Amino acid sequence: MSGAALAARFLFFNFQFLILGLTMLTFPNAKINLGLNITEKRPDGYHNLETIFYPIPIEDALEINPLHDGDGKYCLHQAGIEIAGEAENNLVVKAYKLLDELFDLPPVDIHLFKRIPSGAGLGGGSADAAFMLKLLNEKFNLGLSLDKLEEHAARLGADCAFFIRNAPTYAEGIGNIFSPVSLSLKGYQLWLVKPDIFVSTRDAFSQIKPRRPQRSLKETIQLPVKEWREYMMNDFEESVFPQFPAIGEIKEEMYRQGAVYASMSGSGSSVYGLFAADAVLPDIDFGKKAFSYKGRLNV
Ligand SMILES: C[C@@](CO)(OP(=O)(O)O)[C@H](O)COP(=O)(O)OP(=O)(O)OC[C@H]1O[C@@H](n2ccc(N)nc2=O)[C@H](O)[C@@H]1O
Ligand SMILES: Nc1ncnc2c1ncn2[C@@H]1O[C@H](COP(=O)(O)OP(=O)(O)O)[C@@H](O)[C@H]1O
Repeated sequence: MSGAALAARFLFFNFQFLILGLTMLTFPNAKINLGLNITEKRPDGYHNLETIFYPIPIEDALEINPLHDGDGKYCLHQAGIEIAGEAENNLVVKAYKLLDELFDLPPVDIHLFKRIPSGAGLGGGSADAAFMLKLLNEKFNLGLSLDKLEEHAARLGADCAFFIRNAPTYAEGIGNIFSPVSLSLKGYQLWLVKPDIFVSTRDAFSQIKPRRPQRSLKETIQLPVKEWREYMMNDFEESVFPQFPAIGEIKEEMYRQGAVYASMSGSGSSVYGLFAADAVLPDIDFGKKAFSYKGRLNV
């Protein structure tokens, strides 16, 4: 069965339950990084950085239902893109366990349909975890504020807390200290390609020579989008592109096709281009196993 057919079946299944009011369904979305400056290495081995997280409409589907069978506290069913590893290592389960320790939650049946590619710099796992916290908070009336949800999310991953408010955000520290940014790319077309290449975030960091940019990203982002190409960098590109030339070639292709701005997201391997609202995007084959998305930004 194709991915689209599987998704349709999955959603129809949920729709039936939604009508009956028995289930709770949510759609965790991905993010891209607009600029990424790695500014210094810290004594604990991590790196301080600055970046802007921006929500994009590539989504997973996540639902929870009451669990009646068996004596466990959760059961995880997965469909769509496969995620390696045991259920207990899945970030949605980690999110459930975190709140279960505090609130002794009822048992839940979890369905996760993955569309966001992993190891892509799109934060898909973190999005699932943050949306799970929000879903549990709502379903079981836990009364957690957004600040409190962010605090819990931060324990599950550096960028996880971003997905609680899920609005354009300037991040610094190790990527966990947030402030809002006034920025809207609504109407721009987004073309995102993730080639079949895995980039290890740890290795990517180990090859970076940290440096402070001449101008903070907070200022650069206020320039017109057409000027970003000259002033806004993702520092990982310098080490990742020579190692995986195919990733750099996707970025070049985006510019050849008329992108106003193009960049790798996070530590890769996905690359996105922002295109004018009326641009015509061609069909280009980036390899049989490449993931490709074309759509419009809605925030
Ligand atoms: C760099 C970003 C920017 O968005 O990359 P993407 O994950 O989006 O690609 C993220 O902050 C990544 O955060 P995350 O993916 O949670 O990284 P982690 O799993 O916590 O860290 C993986 C490894 O990267 C290194 N690491 C991570 C974050 C950081 N600020 N400094 C580091 O040096 C550490 O060696 C760590 O062991
Ligand atoms: N629900 C999940 N979705 C995706 N990845 C998950 C999930 N739970 C755990 N992981 C693990 O988290 C790692 C990072 O995935 P992800 O956040 O999607 O990528 P990235 O860090 O490139 O944005 C993966 O290697 C995967 O094994």
